[in-house]
Amino acid sequence: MQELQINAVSTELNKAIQQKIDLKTKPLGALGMLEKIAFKVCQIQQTTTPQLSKPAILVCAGDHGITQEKVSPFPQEVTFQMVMNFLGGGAAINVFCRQNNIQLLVADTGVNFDFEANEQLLDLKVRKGTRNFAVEPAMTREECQTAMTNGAKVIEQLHLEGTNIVGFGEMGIGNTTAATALLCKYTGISANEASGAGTGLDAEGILHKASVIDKALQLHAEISHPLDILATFGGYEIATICGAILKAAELNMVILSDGFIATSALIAAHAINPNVTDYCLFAHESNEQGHKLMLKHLKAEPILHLGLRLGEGTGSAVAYPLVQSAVCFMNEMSSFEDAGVSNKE
Ligand SMILES: O=C(O)c1ccc[n+]([C@@H]2O[C@H](COP(=O)([O-])O)[C@@H](O)[C@H]2O)c1
Ligand SMILES: Cc1cc2nc[nH]c2cc1C
Repeated sequence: MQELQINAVSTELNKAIQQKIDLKTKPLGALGMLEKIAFKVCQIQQTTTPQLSKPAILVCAGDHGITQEKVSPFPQEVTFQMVMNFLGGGAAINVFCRQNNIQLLVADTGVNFDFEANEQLLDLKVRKGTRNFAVEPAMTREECQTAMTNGAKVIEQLHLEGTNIVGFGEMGIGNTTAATALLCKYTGISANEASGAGTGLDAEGILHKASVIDKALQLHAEISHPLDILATFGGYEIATICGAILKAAELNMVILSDGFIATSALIAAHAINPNVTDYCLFAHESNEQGHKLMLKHLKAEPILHLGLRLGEGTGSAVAYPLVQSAVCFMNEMSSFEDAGVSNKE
């Protein structure tokens, strides 16, 4: 992937943005989190009159060699079966995108299945699944960079078409194990602390998953470059999302960060360029054990606490109307002066 120019967002308008929020007809801070969202969107767009245009969610699917270690209760074929479900319009993400008029893009980034050509499916396949990172690196550095570039290209196209807010979803049996290993390696948190149920492991299953991750961390202990960490423990869908996030930040788009796996891609992006989180809203806090730790690492405040643990970008899709509400109040709500309402003395 080419060198990126991701600037920290300018603080030049901060005062004007906050003043506009504070002069709306409400007690100071009374719109709570909506005020923080409005502030962030204004800051990203460098305006006091923010606009949301052509929202899109990119769902990336990929398979994982680590499933050979029995770290997921579901079989690998669920990945391609769920891609077919996305294409058929019947998955949760389809429903929420339709509900909220969000464009949904579905990409095969590395599914272990030969799909028939379908114009609804972006073919970004790098390989039919990663290698088993308990034995060897999941991806080569080149494969990882190819996936990142693929993600960046999708974002460039969306930006050309006028999208200025984007969310990311994923589908990949086994990918909570990859995301957990990334969390551990990038932050130093232990596998025991970071490992959770994924799609529904019991307590014994979680202990086994943690021990697989722990051994893999020891096997690859010498890896330290952020890109090598992503290649070693990540997945094609995670690398594609990581490249897409970096490009979206470069293009000053609002990024809706999602659940556990999508946030692992953000943690990788943040390790590559820490300015990237300046462009992020955090849609929700997932029920997956380690997500809280990820959000803490990124100093992030999630919009929703719904107990979701599905992935697919569902948190971003359901949080989007709240971002709309934030932008609407900023543009449409009267100030004390406009409405002739007395402000506090
Ligand atoms: O987004 C989340 O927070 C989340 C938490 C747990 C599981 N998932 C989804 O579950 C799948 C991976 O779970 P697993 O148990 O196979 O590692 C994958 O398709 C994810 O989209 C997603
Ligand atoms: C059925 C199913 C749907 C999913 N969507 C995202 N991850 C998933 C995992 C499973 C198992």
